Amino acid sequence: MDAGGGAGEQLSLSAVRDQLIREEDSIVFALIERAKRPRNAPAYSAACGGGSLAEFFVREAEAVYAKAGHYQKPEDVPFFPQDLPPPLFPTKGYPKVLHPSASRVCVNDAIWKMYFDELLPLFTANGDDGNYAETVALDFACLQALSRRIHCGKYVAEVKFKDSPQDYSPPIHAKDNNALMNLLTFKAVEEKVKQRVEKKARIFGQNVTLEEDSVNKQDGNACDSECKVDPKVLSKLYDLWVMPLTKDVEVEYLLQRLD
Ligand SMILES: C=C(O[C@@H]1C=C(C(=O)O)C=C[C@H]1O)C(=O)O
Repeated sequence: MDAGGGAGEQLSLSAVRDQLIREEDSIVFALIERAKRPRNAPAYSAACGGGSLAEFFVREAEAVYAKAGHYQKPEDVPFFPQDLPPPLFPTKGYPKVLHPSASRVCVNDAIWKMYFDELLPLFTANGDDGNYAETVALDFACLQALSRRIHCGKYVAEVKFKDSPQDYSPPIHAKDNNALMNLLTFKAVEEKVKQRVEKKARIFGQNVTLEEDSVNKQDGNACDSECKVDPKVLSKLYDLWVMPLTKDVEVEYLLQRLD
C-alpha cells in the first residue's frame, strides 16, 4: 500500500480507495492477458507428482518472489505460505500502519477456488492450444492481482475503525460479524465500483485501430462482443466475489483489531 502509507502519514479512506481503483487496472489487464489463451484444462488436472501444473507454477514462482523480497507487505499474501524461503536481498521496511494481527488475515483459499472453479470458465474460451506453461503464468498474474486487491481490505478496515472507534468497538467486543458487515458496507460505493470496472474492461479491452469508424465505440453494448473480456464479467466478478471477499477481509481484520 503506497497511498497515504508513507512514514508519518495518516491513512485516509480516500487514499485507500484510490489504491483500490488503481488495482482495478491490474485486474482488468491480467484477465485480458489470460483471455488470449483458451481454457487449457490439462494445466489444472493432477499430474504425476499429484498436483497440477498451475499449483506447481504458483508454488515455485512464489518461492522466487519471496527470495526477491516479496510478501513483506500485509496486502501481498502468498497462496502457499508453507516453507517460503527468506529474502536473499535487503528489503526496505514498510510503515507499520496496521494492527499486528493483519498478518493472520488471509482469504487466498477462497480466491483460489473462486478463480479456478467459477471465474476461469466465464472469461476463457473452451479449448486446448497446448500452451500450458504460458497459461499458468498468466493465471498467476490474475491470482496475484485479485489477492492484492482483496487483502487491501485490511487498510480499509483500519481506516474505518480509526475514523469511528466508538461505532466499531462494541460489535468487535461482541464478535458480531453481521453488525460489522453492515457498518462497513457502502452500497453506493459498490455500485460505482461495478460500473467503473465494467467500463474499464470496455475501454482497455477494445481493439485499437487507426480507422476512424472503429474507435470511440466504448459507450453502449455494440462493441461488447468484440472486447477481449466481456465487460459484464468484470462487474459480476466484483459483485459476486471481489467485493464480498474484501469485506470478509475487513471483518476478519476488525474482529482482531482490539486483541
Ligand atoms: C472497500 C470498501 O468497503 C466495502 C467494500 C467495497 C469494495 O470492495 O469495493 C466498497 C464499499 C464497501 O461496501 C470501501 O468502503 O471502500
